[in-house]
Amino acid sequence: MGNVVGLVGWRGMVGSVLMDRMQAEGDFKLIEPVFFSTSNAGGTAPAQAKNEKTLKDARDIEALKQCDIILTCQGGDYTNEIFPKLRGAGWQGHWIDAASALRMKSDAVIVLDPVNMPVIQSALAKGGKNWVGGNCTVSCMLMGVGALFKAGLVEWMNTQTYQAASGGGAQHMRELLTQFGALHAEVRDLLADPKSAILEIDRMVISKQRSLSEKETVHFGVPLGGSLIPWIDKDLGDGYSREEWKGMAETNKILGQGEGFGSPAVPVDGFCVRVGAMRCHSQALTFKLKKDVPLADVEAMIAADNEWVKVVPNTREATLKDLTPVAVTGTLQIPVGRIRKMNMGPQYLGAFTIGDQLLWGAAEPLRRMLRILLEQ
Ligand SMILES: NC(=O)C1=CN([C@@H]2O[C@H](COP(=O)(O)OP(=O)(O)OC[C@H]3O[C@@H](n4cnc5c(N)ncnc54)[C@H](OP(=O)(O)O)[C@@H]3O)[C@@H](O)[C@H]2O)C=CC1
Ligand SMILES: N[C@@H](CC(=O)OP(=O)(O)O)C(=O)O
Repeated sequence: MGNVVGLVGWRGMVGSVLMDRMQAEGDFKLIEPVFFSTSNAGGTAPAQAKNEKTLKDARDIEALKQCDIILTCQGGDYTNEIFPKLRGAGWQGHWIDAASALRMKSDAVIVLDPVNMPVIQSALAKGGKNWVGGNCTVSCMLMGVGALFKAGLVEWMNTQTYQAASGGGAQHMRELLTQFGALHAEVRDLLADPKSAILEIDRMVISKQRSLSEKETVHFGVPLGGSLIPWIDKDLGDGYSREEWKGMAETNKILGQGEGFGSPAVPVDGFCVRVGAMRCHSQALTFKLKKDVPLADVEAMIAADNEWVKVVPNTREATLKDLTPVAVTGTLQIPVGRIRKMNMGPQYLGAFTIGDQLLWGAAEPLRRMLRILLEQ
């Protein structure tokens, strides 16, 4: 396997996190990087460039064809436009992609190697060449509680998500902060006076939220600062959002079960909610297990699954310290806490987990897939 790696989308939010991780792990020492751009072909490539110091046009099929591997964080529109042309032009290289466009194609594997290395290996052995990162919420969830699925213990899982603004992209993070700023500015004087009436502050805040301009809500459509939005991604027209649909479809595909794998899918369902967190997706999980497993065994299985998962004791103190987006942002740790049996019966298990969706939810599985290919 050659080591010429075309990097597309490297300056976006996911791409920048990926570049940092590749730098930290020494990946650039192993590859001959070629940097592409959709907007600045001919410009100067970033410092990691070796022989090729200028940016190539990310729509130039002949230039892309020179790469052994292409790693893109550019987005689904780019994938839909370029990938079929490139394959149509006879390119046989490996395509690694952050976007959802190709995820459910039968010849694409959703990569999350600490969870599904056997699925990746089996596809590699069969000549697989299309590798796609999973939905951020699904990947972070499986990094946390994948052990229960791998052990065949899960009859079904319900998930209620609390997804950060960053899942929508850089502009969404900016919009959230701008909204918080506008709300604070509205009541700054009253806040500074400890004797002011809280209901007056509340009235002014809701009035401001309801009158935010179109410009201040252009990305989320409605205020998110001081509110929440129980809908993420497209409306599928059957009562589900596309983000909710991904929960069951992608979880099972990652695990190599369900449609196309000749084994039953595990039902996964729930609601996906955008909250005013900056970064990190959180989720409350309810499992029906196939049998009553002692809590200590459940915790031990989860803790032993991979080196990043961390069981947080189900106490107030530990939860406040380790189980918040603020604690997890920028780290590869996947804390799983609030683990307890539920009132519905001994087979019902509750848990709460958080992951940095730009790391395990996006960049890290792609970076690791690149290493798997290079080390073949
Ligand atoms: N955000 C997330 O949490 C997750 C995102 N993904 C997927 O990753 C893909 C990329 O997402 P994301 O990184 O959020 O997208 P961004 O919008 O941050 O970046 C995408 C591209 O926009 C172009 N761009 C235009 N203006 C700027 C600017 N000012 N700064 C940086 N880039 C700019 C760049 O292309 P160019 O250099 O060619 O101009 C860049 O590669 C999407 O398909 C998304 O679905 C997957 C999992 C999680
Ligand atoms: N949809 C996710 C982010 C994302 O990009 O997901 P996907 O890779 O499945 O399109 C969110 O908004 O939080």
